[in-house]
Amino acid sequence: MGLTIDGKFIANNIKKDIIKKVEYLREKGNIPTLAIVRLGDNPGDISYEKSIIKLCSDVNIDTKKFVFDNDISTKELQQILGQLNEDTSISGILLFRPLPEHIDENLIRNSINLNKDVDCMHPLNLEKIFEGDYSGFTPCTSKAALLAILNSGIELDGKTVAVINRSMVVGKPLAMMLLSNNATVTICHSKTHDLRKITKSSDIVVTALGRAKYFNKDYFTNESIVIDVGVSQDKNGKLSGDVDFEDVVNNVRMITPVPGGVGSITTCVLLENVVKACMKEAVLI
Ligand SMILES: Nc1nc(=O)c2c([nH]1)NC[C@@H]1CN(c3ccc(C(=O)N[C@@H](CCC(=O)O)C(=O)O)cc3)C=[N+]21
Repeated sequence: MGLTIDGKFIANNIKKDIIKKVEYLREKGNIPTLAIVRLGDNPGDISYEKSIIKLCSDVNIDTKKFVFDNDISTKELQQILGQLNEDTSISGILLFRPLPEHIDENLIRNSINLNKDVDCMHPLNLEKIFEGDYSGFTPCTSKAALLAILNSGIELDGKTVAVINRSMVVGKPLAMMLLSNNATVTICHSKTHDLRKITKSSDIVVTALGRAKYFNKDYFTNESIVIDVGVSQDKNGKLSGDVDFEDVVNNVRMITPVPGGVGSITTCVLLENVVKACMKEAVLI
């Protein structure tokens, strides 16, 4: 019987710490505030947004939400980010990704104020992660996947990890963070040959494919540790991960569920970053 890694439990521990810090900040007259910028109505974004707003209200962080059509231009989006950068009432900015195809992602990534970059999208902030310097902001989803592994009770040192995602939002930063923790990492993607051979021979598999229930038990062994970062809708419109949980749970060593797994931790990591941004702004750290 496989063990379920309880993301909510891990998230709750982080949450307690956030609550204390927010109280401290508010006592000193600082109001941690997150600006959320969403383009269109992607289900993954909406699911994340719901979790963020709920958690912010639980921990007493303010939110300001900005929603635009998918066809907004790069220039308009840059102007909006420019205003949020200037707005001293805003501690951190989260822009949901991936962005629509026509947007110049590189220009946008460079437009965010380095000190408000709570999802670590600016190349200069991201570079620190690649250097192994974790003193700044951390990419939330990658950090959450790492925390799920570190809290599962297994020793990461020397383990083999297959990361199924090569994006700058999840896969690449995660691979660097795993390396810093002495794991041996294989990054897999759509052109990878014989993915099953790789997943079956890895101690840990982290997947962020975005295809509901894509992986069944044939991809794993009884010893596998499966971290499911996928968030999509199954054919019934229900939130689902990349892994067919029911099929897999009793045939692996450990697995994170969706919902209640990595997603809940991601939201906490984001708010940790908002608190950090607010502390820095108030020169309290
Ligand atoms: N710049 C950027 N950074 C991201 O990290 C990012 C993004 N854009 N775009 C969308 C995806 C998706 N994502 C989720 C995070 C948490 C939950 C989450 O908390 N889900 C709850 C369930 C919520 C529900 O029931 O709807 C859970 O898994 O328990 C979901 C989705 C972050 N992403």
